[in-house]
Amino acid sequence: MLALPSTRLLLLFGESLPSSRLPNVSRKVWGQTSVRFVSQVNPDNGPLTLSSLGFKSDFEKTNKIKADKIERLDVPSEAPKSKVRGVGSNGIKTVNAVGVKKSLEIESAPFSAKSFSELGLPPLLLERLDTAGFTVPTDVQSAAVPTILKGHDVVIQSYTGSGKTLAYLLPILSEVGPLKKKSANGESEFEKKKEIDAVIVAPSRELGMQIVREVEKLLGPTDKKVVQQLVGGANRSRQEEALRKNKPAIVVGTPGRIAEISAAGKLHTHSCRFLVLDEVDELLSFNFREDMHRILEHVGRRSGADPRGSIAARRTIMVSATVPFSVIRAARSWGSDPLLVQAKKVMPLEAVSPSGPVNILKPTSGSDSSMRTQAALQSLPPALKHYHCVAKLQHKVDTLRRCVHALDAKCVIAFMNHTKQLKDAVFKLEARGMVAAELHGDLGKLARSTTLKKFKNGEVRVLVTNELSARGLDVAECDLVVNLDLPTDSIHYAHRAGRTGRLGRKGTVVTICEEPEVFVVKKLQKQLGIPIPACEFTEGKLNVIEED
Ligand SMILES: Nc1ncnc2c1ncn2[C@@H]1O[C@H](COP(=O)(O)OP(=O)(O)OP(=O)(O)O)[C@@H](O)[C@H]1O
Repeated sequence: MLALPSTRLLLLFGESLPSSRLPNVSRKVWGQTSVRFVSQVNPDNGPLTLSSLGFKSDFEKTNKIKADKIERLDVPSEAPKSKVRGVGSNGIKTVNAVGVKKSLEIESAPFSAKSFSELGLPPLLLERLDTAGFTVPTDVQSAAVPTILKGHDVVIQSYTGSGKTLAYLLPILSEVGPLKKKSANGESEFEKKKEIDAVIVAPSRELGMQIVREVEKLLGPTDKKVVQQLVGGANRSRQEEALRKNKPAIVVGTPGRIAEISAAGKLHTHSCRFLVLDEVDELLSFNFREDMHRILEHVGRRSGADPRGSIAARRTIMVSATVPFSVIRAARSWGSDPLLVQAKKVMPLEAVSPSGPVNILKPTSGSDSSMRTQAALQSLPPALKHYHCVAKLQHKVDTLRRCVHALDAKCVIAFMNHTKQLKDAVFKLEARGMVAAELHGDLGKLARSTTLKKFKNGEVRVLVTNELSARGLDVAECDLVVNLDLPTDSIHYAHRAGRTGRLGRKGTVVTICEEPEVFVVKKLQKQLGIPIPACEFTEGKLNVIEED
C-alpha cells in the first residue's frame, strides 16, 4: 500500500507532460504572403469596468474605486475610445487590426457577478480582502472557493491572470490560521501547533515568493509569520530556524527545498490538510520528479495510519492555466471524488475523458499534443492581441526596440532561450539607451529579486528573461510580451503570453522571428486558434500586414 503513490507518480511522469516540440525550423521561406495593405494599430483595446460587464448590483458602488483603478491602467487618458481610421489625439493612427476584436467583450473580463460575502468566507477574512483592495471575486474564484470549502479535491483550470492564487488561498485561510471560521462555540481557536496545515508548492522561487506576499497581504503585519517561505537559493538553516520558532500554519516553497527540509525531519506535514500544486503540469514534469515524489508521499500522511485514509484527509488542489489529460488522470488517482473547476463550470474529473465532452481537454485527433493545444487555447486571456514580425537574427534586438517605441510600451518582458544571447540583448538595448535588465537562473536569489523589484517599480523598462519567468509571474503593469526566440510549443507560448493582459487588462504579444521560422508561428496560430498577423514597425508605428 505504501508504494501506491509512487506507482501513480511514475505513471504520470511516463507521459512526458510539457515537452512536445513544434517541428524543427526548416529553411523553407515563407514567401507566399504578399504585403497588400499596411494598417496601423492603436494599442488600446477598451477599458475594463464593472459597468462594461453589465453589473448593476449593490456591490457595484463599493467596487467603483477598484474598477476605476483598473480602468486607469487600461486606457491611456488621451487614447481615443473608438477605432476609426485616422490619427488619434495621441498621434497614433487608429484602424482595426486584422482579426483583432474591436472592443473588450464581456466574456473577456474575469469578474464574477458574485461578491466575496456570497462565497461563505469568514467575516475577518472578508474584512482583510476589503482592506487589501479585493472587492469582487473573479469567475474562477467564485467557482473554486465554495467547491474547496465543501471539502473537495480540485483541479483549477483558468487562463493566465484570472486570479487562481486567491481561488485556492481563500478557502485555505477560511480553515487555517488566524482568519479562519469560528468554531461552534463562537471561539476562533487559532493556536500555534507543531504541524503544518497547508503546503503550497510552486516551480520557481519568484512564484513562491509572490504567493507568500499574497498570503501576507491578507494576514496583515501582525500575523505574517503564519506563513513561511521555503524557496531554494535562500539560507536553509534560517528557514529551518524560522519553522522552529514561528510554527507557521502555511508553508510555500519550491519542490527541492521543501523535500530537503522534510527529509531532514524539520518539516512536520503528516497532518497537513491542504496540499496545493501551483503550475501543476510543470511540477509534475520530469525535472521535479524525485522531490514531488517525496512531497506527495509525506504531506497529509499520518504515521501509522492507513495510507488511503490519510490521502483522503488531505485536500489536494492542483492549479494551472494548462491542464493536460495526464494531470486529470493523476488527480483522479490522488483525490477522493475530485472536481475540475473552471471559470464558469465545475464537473467531476471522472466525467472528463480525452474524447469526452470537455472542450479544453478534448483532443481533436486523440493525440497528446492536440490535447495540450486545446488546453493552451483556454489558457490565454481573450483580450490579448498577438502579432509576429519578421527580422534577421542580427536585427532582432533593434526590432524589439522599435516595437517598444511603436507601442509606447512601459513594462516589457522579452523572452529568449539562451542565457548568453539574453545578456547580449540586454547589452545592446542599454547601448541604445533603453533601460533593460536580465533575469535568469544563473543569477543568485538576491540579484533576481532586486531585478524583479526594479522591473515592478518601473526602473527597468525591458526585462529580458527566459522560461524562468514564463510561469505565474504577476506584474500587473506588463503591457507587452516579446518572443525574441520562439517558444518550444503552444503551451509555452501561452504561459509567456500570459505575463501581459492580466485580469482583463490590455496586452500585446509580439513574436520576432526569422523568415524561415514563420511557418512555426503559423502553426502556433492554428493550434491556439488565434490570429497572429504579421506586422512591421515603421515610422514609430505598428503596421499590420494584411494577408491575401
Ligand atoms: N478578485 C480580485 N480583484 C482584484 N484583483 C485580483 C482579484 N483576484 C486576483 N487579483 C489580482 O490579479 C492578479 C492575477 O492573479 P493571479 O496571479 O492569481 O492569476 P493566475 O490566474 O494565477 O495567473 P497565472 O496563470 O499566470 O499564474 C494578481 O495581481 C492578483 O492580486
